[in-house]
Amino acid sequence: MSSIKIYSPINNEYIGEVPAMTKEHIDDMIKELKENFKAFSELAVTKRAEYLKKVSAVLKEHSEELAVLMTKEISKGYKDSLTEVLRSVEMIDYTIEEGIRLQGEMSSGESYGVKDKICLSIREPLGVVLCIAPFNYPINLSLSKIVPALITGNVVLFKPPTQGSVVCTRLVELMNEVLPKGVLKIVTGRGSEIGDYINTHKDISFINFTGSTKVGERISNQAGLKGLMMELGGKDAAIVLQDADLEKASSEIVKGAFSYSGQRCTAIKRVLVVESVKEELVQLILDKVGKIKVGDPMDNATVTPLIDDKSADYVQGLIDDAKSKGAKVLIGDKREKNLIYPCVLDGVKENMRIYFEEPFGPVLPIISIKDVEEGIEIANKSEYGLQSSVFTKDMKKAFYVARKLEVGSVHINNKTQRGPDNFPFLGVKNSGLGVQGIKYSIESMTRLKNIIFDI
Ligand SMILES: NC(=O)C1=CN([C@@H]2O[C@H](COP(=O)(O)OP(=O)(O)OC[C@H]3O[C@@H](n4cnc5c(N)ncnc54)[C@H](OP(=O)(O)O)[C@@H]3O)[C@@H](O)[C@H]2O)C=CC1
Ligand SMILES: O=C(O)[C@H](O)COP(=O)(O)O
Repeated sequence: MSSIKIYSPINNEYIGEVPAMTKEHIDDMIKELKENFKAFSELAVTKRAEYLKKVSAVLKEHSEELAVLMTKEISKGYKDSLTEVLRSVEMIDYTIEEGIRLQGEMSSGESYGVKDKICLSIREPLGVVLCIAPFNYPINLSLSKIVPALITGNVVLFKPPTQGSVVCTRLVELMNEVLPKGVLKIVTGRGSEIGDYINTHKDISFINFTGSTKVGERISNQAGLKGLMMELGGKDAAIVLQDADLEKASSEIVKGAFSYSGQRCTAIKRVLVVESVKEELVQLILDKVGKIKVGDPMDNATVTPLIDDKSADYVQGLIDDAKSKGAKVLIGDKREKNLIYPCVLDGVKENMRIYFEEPFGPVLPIISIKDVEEGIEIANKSEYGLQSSVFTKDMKKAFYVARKLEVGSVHINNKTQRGPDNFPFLGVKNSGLGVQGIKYSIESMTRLKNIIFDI
């Protein structure tokens, strides 16, 4: 079998290699998963919980090893990588509890005027679930799919991001030390080469995907009657109103926009600020951006080399386009290979690509608004609808804005973010389909089975 060599985005160091799997390997893995589904799904949930408790323990024990590998492979600050692993361990523990608590429902015919019928609806697993994760959270966004699938008795085919496949292979190796044989399989290889085959495989029942809108749409078009959960791109806006606590707003905006170099679907990707407080807010933002640690993720830098040169070229292209159309660079516009320094652009207008496009990099456009209504209008003028932030001391106004925004979640006086992992997490428009979050993921990857009694 041929293999794919993985190099570090930090310094091109060789990290390892993974098999470029073929259709035959995929068929064999899915066959084995299918064969093991019956026995695994028939275990008591408490038994599956015991296995997953061992998974949680083994990952905790290897958290530092996984964090170092992740740091090198995807260029995420070491502390953030470690936090990601430990956050995932916590998430596993909570998922086990939610899985155990999952109960059926009872409907009485009496409420509908049919006295002699009751319906018992129990939850059943779906079968082989395909979990596809992106590069930016290779541990967390993989486990937040795999674990809710397993606790309810599904079996899992896991497709990791190619840049991230070394750490994910180690993750699965550790998990399979303690899980029953043949309930979790990893398929490595380029998504562009093997993706279509796995997406359309007749024995896949459900696809749980996080990644770009482009790939998500392709999968949706191929899925036919398979169940789908999609977490896709975003263009999250921070709307700052006249009465906002500007110190707090600037601090949340800078953290929201630049952590992991802006390579987060929930990163703040535009600031919409009321003209009267713009100058003060921008100055506070610049003070903080000037202090961001840039460079080596092993030294815990926040802004680090981007995942590859292509991504850096894309981000630079957005900066260049905005400059050529009159935007002003307030800080940044400095690049060393795939390391893009944090950049803030002022005077961003609708004719500039960055007004609408998702950079997935450390660049923050500032857009002036005359009032709250214009803020809502611009925020909604996007193909995306993941999250938004609103900064104001007036809770009534915050509620009003939150109701008007076409997004999955609105954060009041806080940065956009996914966690805590038990919250429902969803996008509208081109940002997604279905709802993630521990309880919601469990529900999505099970179906109701009705048993109706005539009494
Ligand atoms: N809303 C959310 O929760 C999140 C959204 N994102 C979005 O993801 C993007 C960045 O992540 P990135 O990893 O580059 O996203 P991609 O969409 O490029 O890749 C995501 C995953 O899909 C795989 N893939 C690629 N092509 C196919 C295919 N035809 N069929 C099946 N799988 C395929 C990739 O594998 P391979 O690596 O081999 O190409 C990878 O595992 C951004 O747009 C970002 O907004 C990211 C994180 C969270
Ligand atoms: O992939 C992403 O960007 C995540 O889903 C966002 O997670 P975070 O808000 O916890 O960074």
